[in-house]
Amino acid sequence: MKPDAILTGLFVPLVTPFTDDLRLAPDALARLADEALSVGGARGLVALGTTAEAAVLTAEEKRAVVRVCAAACRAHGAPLIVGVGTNDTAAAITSLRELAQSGDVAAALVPAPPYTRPGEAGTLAHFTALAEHGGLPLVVYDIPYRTGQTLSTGTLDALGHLPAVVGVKYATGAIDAAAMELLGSPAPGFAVLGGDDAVISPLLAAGADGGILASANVRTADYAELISLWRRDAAGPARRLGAELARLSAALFAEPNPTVIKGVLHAQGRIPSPAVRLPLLAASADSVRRAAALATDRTHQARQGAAA
Ligand SMILES: O=C(O)C1=N[C@H](C(=O)O)C[C@H](O)C1
Repeated sequence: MKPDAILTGLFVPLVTPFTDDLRLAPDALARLADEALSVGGARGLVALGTTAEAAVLTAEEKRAVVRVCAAACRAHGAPLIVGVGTNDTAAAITSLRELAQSGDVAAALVPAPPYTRPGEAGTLAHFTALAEHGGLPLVVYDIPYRTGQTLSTGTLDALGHLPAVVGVKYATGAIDAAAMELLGSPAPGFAVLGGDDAVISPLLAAGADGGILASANVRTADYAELISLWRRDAAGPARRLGAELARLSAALFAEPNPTVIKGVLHAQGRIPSPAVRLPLLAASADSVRRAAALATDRTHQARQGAAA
């Protein structure tokens, strides 16, 4: 039996705010987490995703980030997903067990083992071990342009039939025959969440259950509305909002994620600094300006229009 279906709607993979001298800024993170769930109407949060610069956080910082996000999720009765990305199966199991012990984590977001490229059988064996020994529901993160490992529809289907695997974050960069096959007959209790921001609207149109979208750090309410529109079959307004948000996503991803997003959040006064840790470099002022010009939520646009 799969755990209850929690994976519909918008999940925001929060950035990790830093100070100008690159220290963690937990108060700013707490504000972002609260806003995403209250004003933004997100279904849940993702801590320690790619967008969180998880690769450059210390173990202690990771625990702090999870604590802050878990507190917000508890306060709003929202599910928390936590990223666990490693190509070391045993280390992943240890991390999953630690997270499971806290009782605060609804699921872990786990990529196909990055860099090692173990092949599809190795990837399946990796997830089977995590499912059997990790003690947490798993969301498979299918993102071959980052991991170097492609997954066929057959492998995704096999993963979807593992009892602990509750969904996939689908970020293959394409909505093609494989995507349509996946969406056409997902395994029971297996949610498909979009993870390519620029094409989230067509993926939702084709039946995805929701999305884990870095762009939703900005204009959270509009991304939540986009998902809701498609789920209500309101194709006309969904198409228009989807096209508008695709322009925003293109601008936010003009430089490596999350550099532009942090620049925009800083320009909006929502985080204390646009700072990112090496090997990322802060986004150019030009990219931030272009994205910031598209970053105002529709409700704010309407209010500004009425006041003018
Ligand atoms: O952190 C995430 O989760 C996401 N990361 C992706 C990336 O940086 O490749 C983008 C996606 O929107 C969510």
